[in-house]
Amino acid sequence: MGDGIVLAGGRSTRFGSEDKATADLAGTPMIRRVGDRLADTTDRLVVNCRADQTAAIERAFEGYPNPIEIAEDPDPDEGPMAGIRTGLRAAESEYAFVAACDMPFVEPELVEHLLSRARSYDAAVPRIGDGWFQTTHAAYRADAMADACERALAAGERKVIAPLEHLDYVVVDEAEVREHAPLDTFENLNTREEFEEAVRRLG
Ligand SMILES: Nc1nc2c(ncn2[C@@H]2O[C@H](COP(=O)(O)OP(=O)(O)OP(=O)(O)O)[C@@H](O)[C@H]2O)c(=O)[nH]1
Repeated sequence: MGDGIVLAGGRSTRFGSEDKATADLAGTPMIRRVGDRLADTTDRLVVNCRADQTAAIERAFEGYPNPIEIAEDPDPDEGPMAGIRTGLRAAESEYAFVAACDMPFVEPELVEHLLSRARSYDAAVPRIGDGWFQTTHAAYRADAMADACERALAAGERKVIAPLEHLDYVVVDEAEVREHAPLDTFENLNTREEFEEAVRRLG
């Protein structure tokens, strides 16, 4: 177990004027779905967002079973790496699982696996085939990754892969992922069309 960190500080420009984090996805705010998927495999939740999102996010988490902390970005719009840094700084456990707020199919069994897989490293990061490193669906040693993000941000880096260069991380490949989760665990919803398609599957 460890803290769950949910990133929600983006502007959801592809979604439209509404904040996708708290947008209704088949009757439940999307971010609450992500939180609910993490509830049994993490013992505390940190939600990273901008100050103007806090009230709506608090409403979305009313009645959540675990302790929850909202960690606001000191400066908004610095990108997901800044959000990971802010979220991990608020973690109380040594290792934490980071998820984007737009991954409503995140698979608890894989979360648990990544948290245990990270134990002898600084991070466990999934990668499907030779695709992107799934840095917003990964487990990190909180202090090490927060420090690495800090350094990368100071160096002007924006890509979340940059801080990994300074960490001892293990790549969790597709075969290993498939032992624990279907690949929609990584699916992130960016547009209204993707939302509607997800509603059909959830319904
Ligand atoms: N703290 C913080 N988080 C961010 C920022 N930009 C994106 N994120 C988060 O990173 C994750 C992935 O971002 P995207 O899927 O691109 O989301 P987005 O930036 O809100 O969406 P678009 O504007 O449509 O690209 C989401 O959980 C976002 O909330 C940012 O500037 N600050």
